[in-house]
This record gives sequence, structure tokens and C-alpha cells, in this order.
Amino acid sequence: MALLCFQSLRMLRSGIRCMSQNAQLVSLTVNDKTGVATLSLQRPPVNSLNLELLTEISSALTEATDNNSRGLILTSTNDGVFSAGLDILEMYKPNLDRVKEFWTKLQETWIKLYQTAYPTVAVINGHSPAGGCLLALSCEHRIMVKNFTIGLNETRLGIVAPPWFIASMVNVIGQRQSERALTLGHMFTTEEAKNVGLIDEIVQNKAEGTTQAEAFIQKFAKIPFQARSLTKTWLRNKTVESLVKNREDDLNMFLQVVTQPNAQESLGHYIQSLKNKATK
Ligand SMILES: CCCCCCCC/C=C\CC(=O)SCCNC(=O)CCNC(=O)[C@H](O)C(C)(C)COP(=O)(O)OP(=O)(O)OC[C@H]1O[C@@H](n2cnc3c(N)ncnc32)[C@H](O)[C@@H]1OP(=O)(O)O
Repeated sequence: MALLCFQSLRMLRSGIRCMSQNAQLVSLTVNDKTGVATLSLQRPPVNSLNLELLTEISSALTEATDNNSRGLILTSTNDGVFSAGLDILEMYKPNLDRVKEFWTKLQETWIKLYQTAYPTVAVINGHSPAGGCLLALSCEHRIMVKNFTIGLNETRLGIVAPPWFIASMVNVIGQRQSERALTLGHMFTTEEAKNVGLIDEIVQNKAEGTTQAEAFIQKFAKIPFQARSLTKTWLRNKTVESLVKNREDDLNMFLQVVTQPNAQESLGHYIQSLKNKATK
């Protein structure tokens, strides 16, 4: 409690204000001097994206919009894992109603993040596989701490990245590099990611990443907000519309793929391998 009060006091002094008071799996703060919001994922141990975390991310994005944020930094409270991607337990031996709700919330969260009017920067302060990589790809700028990995590794799990995951990657690194990386399920090191254009900057730590992220957002200070946001909408519209118009088909395809006996078997082995690794 004392620590909480001390932290709140320190935040107030630095002009940082807490938003999303009810959120538990994310924290949303805003810097009152710059209007930049910071959305931090905080679902231990690895920020795997389950229904509840996605729900809180989605609400936080709306709150940042309602608060007229000038920009948003997406990061993790875990220095080591940005996000482990989708929570595999949501897809393994799933309850049908819940898994439908889960996928629908993932679609909604991606659509919102991909289309925010304000500039978005991912400060990737840890590993970022699959769904974690998707979150980062959806931002406009990616800053990554050295010595971690990022990529769409779905094929390694015996599942496939949906077309909108693929499109998000192609829009950043192009067809050729995406084809090579996604079919192999390649996880790029920070340096490889920079070389291929998957990330924009390499930093030593999260604090440096945050400073750089604020500098990126500051570049838009003199650009009229609406002109910027409409340009972004038009640039990204084709990608988003292809999901918006086919959400039901996409859900059915997901259910079909993920409930295949082969996919379930692969997911089961993968969960076991993660558990074995964790107990070593
Ligand atoms: C329309 C077309 C059809 C579409 C079909 C499906 C499309 C699906 C699309 C996307 C899929 C995904 O996002 S799948 C998730 C992929 N993620 C991964 O492969 C990452 C796996 N995790 C790791 O590699 C590591 O955990 C880590 C590098 C992220 C962190 O390593 P660290 O050493 O710090 O932590 P541990 O490995 O010890 O893990 C701790 C703890 O967390 C559990 N864990 C890890 N990842 C996940 C996860 N993604 N979901 C659920 N749980 C996860 C791990 O098992 C450990 O648990 P225990 O402590 O209980 O042992």
C-alpha cells in the first residue's frame, strides 16, 4: 500500500496519470504534458493473449481514443517477454462458445489497433512470437531491445497464420521476406529483424525505447491530426476491410483449422514442450 502511494505520488509529480482504473491485466497511463498514453501488458507470466487480456487491451485502446491521446506506446511490464502470443490454452481442447468469443475479440482488438487515429509505437522489451508479433506489426513504429526474438512462428506449432496476420507482416517487410519467414516459422533476432525492416530501431533497454518512442510521436506534433489520421486510414483500409467484410468466414476458418485432430495434437505437444522447458 505504501509502495502504491509512493508510486502514485511519483507519477503525479512527473505528470503521469493513471487511466483504466478497473484494468488488471493492462495498465494505461497518460503523460499530461505530451498527451501520450502508455499501454503496458501485465499478465504474468508471459502476457499470453487470452480472452480477458484481449478485452482489456481493446477497452484501453478505446479509452485512449476517448481521452484524445496524441499517441500510444505499447509495451510490457515484463522485461523479457513483450507477449508470448495467443494463449495456447484458449485453442487447446477449446470450449466452443469461449473460443468463438476469444477469436472475435482478437479480430476486434486488431482492427482497433491497426486503425487508431493516433500514432502508435511498440516498445518491444522482450520476446514477441506470433500474436505478440501481430500486436507489434499493427503499430506504426517498432523499437526493440537487443537480444530478443520476434516473428510469426505459427507453422512450427502446426497451425497457420490467418491472412490478416500475413498481410500485417507483408505490409511491413514485403512479400518475399514474409514468404520465407512465415513458411519456416522463423523467429528473427533483434538484429535480423532490423536488417529485414521488421523493426525500426534497436535499443539497449526499455527506458531508452520509451524515450525514442516519445521522440517518434513528437514528430507528428506539427502535422494536423485529422490529415494524418485520414492518411493512415486510407493507407491501411484495404488490409482492414478484407477482415471486416469477412469476420464470420474468418471465425469459421479458425474454428475449422484449430479443431483439426492434427492441430490439436501439435498444440498438445507444444504445450508439453513449454512445460518441460519451464521445469528444467
Ligand atoms: C483463419 C486461419 C486459421 C488460424 C489458426 C490459428 C491461428 C493462430 C494464430 C496465432 C497463434 C499464436 O499466437 S500461438 C502462440 C505462439 N507462441 C509461442 O510459440 C510462444 C511460446 N512461448 C515461448 O516461447 C516462451 O514461453 C517465451 C519465449 C515467450 C518466454 O520464455 P520464458 O522462459 O520466459 O517462459 P516459459 O517458457 O518458462 O513460460 C512460462 C509459462 O508460460 C507458459 N506459456 C508460454 N507461452 C505461452 C502461450 N503462448 N500460451 C499459454 N501459455 C504459455 C509456459 O507453458 C509456462 O507455463 P508453466 O509455468 O505452467 O509451465
